[in-house]
Amino acid sequence: MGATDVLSRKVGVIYGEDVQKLFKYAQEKKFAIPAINVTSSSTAIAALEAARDAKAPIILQLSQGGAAYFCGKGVANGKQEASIAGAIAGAHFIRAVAPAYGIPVVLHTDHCAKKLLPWLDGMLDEDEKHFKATGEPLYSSHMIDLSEEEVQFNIDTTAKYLTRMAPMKQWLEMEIGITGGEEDGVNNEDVDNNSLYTQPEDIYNIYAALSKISPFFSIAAGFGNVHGVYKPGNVKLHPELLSKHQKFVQEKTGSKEEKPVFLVFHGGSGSSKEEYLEAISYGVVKVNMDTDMQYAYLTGIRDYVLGKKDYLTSQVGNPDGADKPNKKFYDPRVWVREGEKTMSTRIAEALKDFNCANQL
Ligand SMILES: O=C(CO)COP(=O)(O)O
Ligand SMILES: O=C[C@H](O)COP(=O)(O)O
Ligand SMILES: [Zn+2]
Ligand SMILES: [Zn+2]
Repeated sequence: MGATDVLSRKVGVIYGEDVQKLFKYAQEKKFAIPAINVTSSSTAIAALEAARDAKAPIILQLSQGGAAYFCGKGVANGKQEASIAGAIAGAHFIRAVAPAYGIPVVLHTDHCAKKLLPWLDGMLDEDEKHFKATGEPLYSSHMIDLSEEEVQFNIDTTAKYLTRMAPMKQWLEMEIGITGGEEDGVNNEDVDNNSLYTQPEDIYNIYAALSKISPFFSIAAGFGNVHGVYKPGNVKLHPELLSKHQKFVQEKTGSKEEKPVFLVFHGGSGSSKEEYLEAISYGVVKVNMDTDMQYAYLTGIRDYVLGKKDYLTSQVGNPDGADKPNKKFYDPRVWVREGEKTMSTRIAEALKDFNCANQL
């Protein structure tokens, strides 16, 4: 028995009930799926390859900045046009290649603060077009992040978006309680400590409002988590708060489910295996990993360039001879590939840490 036994589409980008079934299965088997921030075909491939080799499902996500990068840094983005085009291009690329990796993939977008809502609107227009043409949205899921706004505005606006997405059976992740550090270029490093820890009442109010609209939603609750990697000791996680949320919702709703809420762990980089597993035991089904992957991608390229320095300073001529061509050393398929390999290795570690390896 594995995750693919509960899925109707076992390979490629999944959506709708399949996403819900995958998350439910993950809760039951106590694992979480890594959500890897991808910004290019190369980083997407690193993630797909790691998941394929580990026989695991994977979530690929594009941030607003990552989507703009996918389109090209030289494209104007004043009205989110580059982020919309990049998100569409990235989705089509991932949809096209994912089946070749033989694993189920959840295709997702990350964060989206209030000022970036035109990005989400643009993507939803495309999801609806895709749904009309094929019966499924382009993206499996999106995130909306109004965690810096008033709670009621956050809930009401999130509910409005879920209402738009529900007919496509599209998943919506929302955030309550701020993730520290930086996201979408917004610096939350000095944010008041209390806003980093979500209260159970807020979780219940969100659950009550959203579950009336659609079952396809998850909550990124703050439990001290922070984007980025900092000096050891600077981040104090309290995963036990997540267990309080589950109990509170269970009591208030009289649900038979021990873990009625699908929870998301933001700022996964730099945490310990114990912290991941504790959070997973309270119903976290998705752990976001960006910063550690950025570093891992760099290390392969860095080590290659430093190690092959004498083969990379001119097109012709290296330690093997003054007339030797260096083409096979500076071909991007050689040195970019080294970054893919080290990023893939780091993802393999995450898949193991989250107990996600060998779950298909
Ligand atoms: O939460 C994240 C993306 O939304 C990733 O956080 P890290 O960069 O800390 O891994
Ligand atoms: O929110 C955090 C993710 O790491 C995305 O970061 P980004 O906005 O730099 O792409
Ligand atoms: Zn946030
Ligand atoms: Zn995040």
